[in-house]
Amino acid sequence: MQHKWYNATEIEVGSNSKQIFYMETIEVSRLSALAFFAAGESKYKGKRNYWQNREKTFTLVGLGHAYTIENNASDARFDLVEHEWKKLTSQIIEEDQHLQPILFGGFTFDPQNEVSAEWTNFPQSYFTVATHQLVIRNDKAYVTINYITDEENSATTFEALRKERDELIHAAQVKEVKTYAKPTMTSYMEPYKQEYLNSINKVTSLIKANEAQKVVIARSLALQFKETITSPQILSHVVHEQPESYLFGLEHGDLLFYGASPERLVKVDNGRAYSSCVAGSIKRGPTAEADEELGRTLLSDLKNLGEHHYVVEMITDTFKKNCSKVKVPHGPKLLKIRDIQHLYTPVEGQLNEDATILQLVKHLHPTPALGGVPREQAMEIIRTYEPMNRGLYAAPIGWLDADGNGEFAVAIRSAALVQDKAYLYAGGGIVEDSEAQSEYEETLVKFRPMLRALGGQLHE
Ligand SMILES: C=C(O[C@H]1C=CC=C(C(=O)O)[C@@H]1O)C(=O)O
Ligand SMILES: [Mg+2]
Repeated sequence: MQHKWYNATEIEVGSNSKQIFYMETIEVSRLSALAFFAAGESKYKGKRNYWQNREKTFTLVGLGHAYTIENNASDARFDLVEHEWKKLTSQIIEEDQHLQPILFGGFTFDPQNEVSAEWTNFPQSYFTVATHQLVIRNDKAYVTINYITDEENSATTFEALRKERDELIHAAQVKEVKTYAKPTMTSYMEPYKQEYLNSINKVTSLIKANEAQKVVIARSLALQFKETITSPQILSHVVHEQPESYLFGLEHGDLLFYGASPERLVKVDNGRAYSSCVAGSIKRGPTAEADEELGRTLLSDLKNLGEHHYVVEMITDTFKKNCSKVKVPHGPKLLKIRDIQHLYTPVEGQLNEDATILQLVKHLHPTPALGGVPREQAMEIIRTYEPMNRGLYAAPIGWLDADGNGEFAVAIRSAALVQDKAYLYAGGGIVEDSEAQSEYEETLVKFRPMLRALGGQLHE
């Protein structure tokens, strides 16, 4: 017998409008999350999302938008999202933990950046509850319909959504399980390459003059393809090629933002909070021995230890303000992923009564692994010397539920896909003794995962 949970609650949305929040969850036999995402291609393209944690113990796919929380506020955006989410979820009578709407989305890197380009029209906070929500947790798969309406004939519409759900599951189990070809690239551009190299020299001199201690400077690649690339096509390659990272995809109209990040911003699980300091990098070696040697070099390299130290200091401070019993190991370990090794220090603590995951996101973002030290000076330097808009690159992306649990990654090793064009982003932490050429080479290594997924040449 198929397990099924159902709930309908009258709620108030916005000011005074009475609506009904219908929810139904069924347990399904385990299916490919990617195939479920692909099954939404004709009906829900532009309104889908994909998420997997690093351990692959939690997968979330959303098709369609049952509820959207977005705003263009600057500093207030975190509080606004939190307030609206709390208002919505506090009204739902939770009959069972299987009836849990999940909010998925992200906050842009810097609401004060005014360069538009590929990020035109993208809200500074963009979160949605999916109409069809797939959750795979502890080897069990659940599909939830979320439907909020004030329609008279809502029962008929809900019945139609049930049919649609069954078709989506069927398609995911049977039709959409396929392999995708790599796209054909027709041009590879490094916009503002010289400006980027100059900016590293400029920023190191600003640091020497004590204007800041550390600033993360990024750049982009602009790629053109022969044909339009679909979201399932690119995600399938990323998912298969970068299994050791957070995997994410978020559609907004014509744009798909996707990536494979090694870096957790924050996770909250039952009142316990976790973050990770990931900063300081070196390439992988061609042999196990060479790789180990590079790892040892990284662990004792003063420039990289410097980059790392600022991050540990800031995340630890933020945790001490929001948590008790904060635990931080003494020195960094190595975090090895396919193309690169990083210095890595995990931080954890017991969340204070009044602290929440979104409050932690607000205080942590941007950590010095993405912004710099001091934060405001670094942000001003980034606005002045980076001729692009990061959009969601290096920004918090993730999910939360009504109980306060959730997880956000830092959206690095990422790209924006707009039909037949892709924009890849990568940066690095600039400190006093950074050198332009080696920072440039570090970004080439960091571009690799997204470039490989797109079938690109690894220009080196
Ligand atoms: C900003 C990026 O990486 C950050 C995370 C890990 C290591 C970093 C570094 O060594 O510079 C960066 O701080 C990026 O990948 O675009
Ligand atoms: Mg670096």
